[in-house]
Amino acid sequence: MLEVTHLSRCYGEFKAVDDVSFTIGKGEIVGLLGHNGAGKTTIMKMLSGYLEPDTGSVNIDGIDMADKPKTLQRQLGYLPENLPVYGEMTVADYLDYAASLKGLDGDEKVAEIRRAIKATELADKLHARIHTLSRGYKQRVGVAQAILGRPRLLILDEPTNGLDPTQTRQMRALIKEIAREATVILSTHIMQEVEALCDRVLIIHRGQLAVDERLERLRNANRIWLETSATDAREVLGRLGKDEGIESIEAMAKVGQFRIALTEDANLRSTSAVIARTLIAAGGELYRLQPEQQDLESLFRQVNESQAPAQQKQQEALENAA
Ligand SMILES: Nc1ncnc2c1ncn2[C@@H]1O[C@H](COP(=O)(O)OP(=O)(O)OP(=O)(O)O)[C@@H](O)[C@H]1O
Repeated sequence: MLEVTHLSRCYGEFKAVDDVSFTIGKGEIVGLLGHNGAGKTTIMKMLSGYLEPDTGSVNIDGIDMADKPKTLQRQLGYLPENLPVYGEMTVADYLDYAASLKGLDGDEKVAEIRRAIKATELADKLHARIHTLSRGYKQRVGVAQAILGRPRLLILDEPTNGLDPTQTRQMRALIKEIAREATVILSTHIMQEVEALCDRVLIIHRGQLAVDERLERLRNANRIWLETSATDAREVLGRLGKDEGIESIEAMAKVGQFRIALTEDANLRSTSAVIARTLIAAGGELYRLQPEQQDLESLFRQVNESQAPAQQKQQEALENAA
């Protein structure tokens, strides 16, 4: 459905997006997570065709954004970070205008506007001017224009930004509803948002794609932490492999500590049992054998603690020069 290949974009000397590639299948809800300034908005602007990449390509259902931007823009819905700026327009006029921009007309246009109003529960506000609306309602107007024309791909930049908890809940329910028919990519820095909504997370760190992981896989324990007297445990356990559910064994800095990565289809109990049996048979003592679950928050912390010195230095130099 969406194929992003080696996407890069600079602002002046600063590389805001650096060689990002990923694909998103039909019907997925994917969260783009990253700290402030990580490059999420820049990526979304390129996905929606509003910003040209310096290098790389965005391809939707086999069509390249660089070749047919207008055709693709009509098939996608985009909620930009900054909401519609036509504050003097009424909600009804604005949606009519947005529908025309998407190439809708006649009965189809009327039906689509009605559908978007219903989905976003905007009927009470149709004749209100947009600048008089609360943040939550403005956000709904933004989503309403994004879903006009039943886009197959919906790009939402921080859809719950500034919403109160009730509005946030409603917005998340709306996104789930929309995702029944469309592929959704949304950016946020709220981890609970990704956990509540998404099938998959992409973590962007200083312009680069640092993690591409399914949430389901994160929820499953996929590693075992081992502490043993057998300092040669890697060799002892080296006989075991994928058949026993072991992907790799990493020795930690402290002697006798190991981290064992499991295969995707490993059975935690039987793999743990075989590790314990093998070590004890080799004369080792077992001090700790513990499943390790990686939650999104710790993964995010790990990514942000890791260094990307070249880009950090580049940003610092640019900030100092400014
Ligand atoms: N028009 C611009 N000119 C110069 N630099 C820019 C411009 N837009 C963004 N940047 C810089 O590019 C980097 C990435 O910005 P971007 O808005 O894509 O990040 P983000 O992940 O969406 O951040 P946030 O979570 O704060 O919205 C930042 O360092 C930002 O300062």
